[in-house]
Amino acid sequence: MKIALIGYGKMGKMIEEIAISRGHEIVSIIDIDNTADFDSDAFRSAEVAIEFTSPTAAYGNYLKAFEQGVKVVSGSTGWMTEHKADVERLCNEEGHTLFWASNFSLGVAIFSAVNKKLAEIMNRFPQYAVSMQETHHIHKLDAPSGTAITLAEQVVDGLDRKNGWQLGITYNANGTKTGSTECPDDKVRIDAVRRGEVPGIHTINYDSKEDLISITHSAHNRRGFALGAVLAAEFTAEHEGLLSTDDLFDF
Ligand SMILES: NC(=O)C1=CN([C@@H]2O[C@H](COP(=O)(O)OP(=O)(O)OC[C@H]3O[C@@H](n4cnc5c(N)ncnc54)[C@H](OP(=O)(O)O)[C@@H]3O)[C@@H](O)[C@H]2O)C=CC1
Ligand SMILES: O=C(O)C1=N[C@H](C(=O)O)C[C@H](O)C1
Repeated sequence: MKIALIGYGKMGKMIEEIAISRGHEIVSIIDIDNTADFDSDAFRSAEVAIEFTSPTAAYGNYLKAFEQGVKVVSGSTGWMTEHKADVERLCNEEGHTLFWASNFSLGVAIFSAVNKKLAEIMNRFPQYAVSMQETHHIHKLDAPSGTAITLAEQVVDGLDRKNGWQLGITYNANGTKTGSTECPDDKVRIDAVRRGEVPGIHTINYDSKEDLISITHSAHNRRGFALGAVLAAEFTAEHEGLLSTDDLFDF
C-alpha cells in the first residue's frame, strides 16, 4: 500500500521502518520544513497518510490531507478540546476519513477493556476513591496525555459518581511541582509527570482506607504505538468515516 507520512519525528521514523517491513511503500514524507508538499502528485498518490506531529499542527494537517482527497490515520494528541466537533462534522457529514487514537498500542486496547470493567464494578464500592497518574518523557507538549484523557473518559462513562476529569499535580522536566491535589468529588484527578525519556506509563488507582487497587500500563518503547498505527492504516484503506481502535481491536 502507498503511505504518506506527516511528521517525521520519533513516531514518523519508527512508523516508516515498520511500514516498509510490512511491504508498504512510503511515497511522501512531510515534515515542518516542506509542508508545501501536500500539494504534490506524490502525496495525492497515497492511499492513507499517517500523521504524528503536534497538538497545534494536527488539525490543520487533517484539513490539508482531506483537501487532496487522502485519508488520514493520526495519533497526535492535545487538539481534541478545540477541534473535536469540526472533525466529527468533516467525517460524519462531509465524507472524509480519519482514524484517530490517543494510543495505538494493543496493550492499551487491552488495558482499556480492563479499565472499563473495573469502573463498572466500582459502582458497588463507594469506599474506593479513583485517581490517575501518567508519566512521559520531558519533550511531551501536552498534559494530561491523550491516553490519560481517554482512560478518564472511560472511567466517567462507567462510574456513576464521576462526571469529568481534572488535571491535578504536574511535575515538569526540572522536577518543579505545579497544580493541586484539590479535586471535586465528582471529578477524576489526573496527575502528570515529565521525566527523562519515559515512552509512556498510565496508572489508575482505586484507594480505600484498607487497601489500594492499581492497574498500570507501561510502554517499554514506541514500537507498539507505531505497529498499531500501521495496522490502522491497513484498516483505514478499506473503511470510511471516523474510525477508532474500537473498530480495529474488537473486544
Ligand atoms: N497515539 C499514539 O499512539 C501516540 C501518540 N503520540 C503523539 O504523536 C505526536 C508526535 O509524537 P512524536 O513523534 O513523539 O513527536 P516528535 O516531536 O518526535 O515528532 C513530531 C514531528 O512533527 C514535525 N512537525 C511539527 N509541526 C509540523 C507540521 N505543521 N507539519 C508537519 N510536520 C510537523 C516536527 O518537526 P520539528 O521537530 O521541527 O518541530 C517533528 O519532526 C504527539 O502529539 C504525541 O503525543 C506519540 C506516541 C504515540
Ligand atoms: O507523546 C507521547 O510520547 C505519547 N503520547 C500519547 C498520549 O498523549 O497519550 C501516547 C503515548 O502515551 C505516548
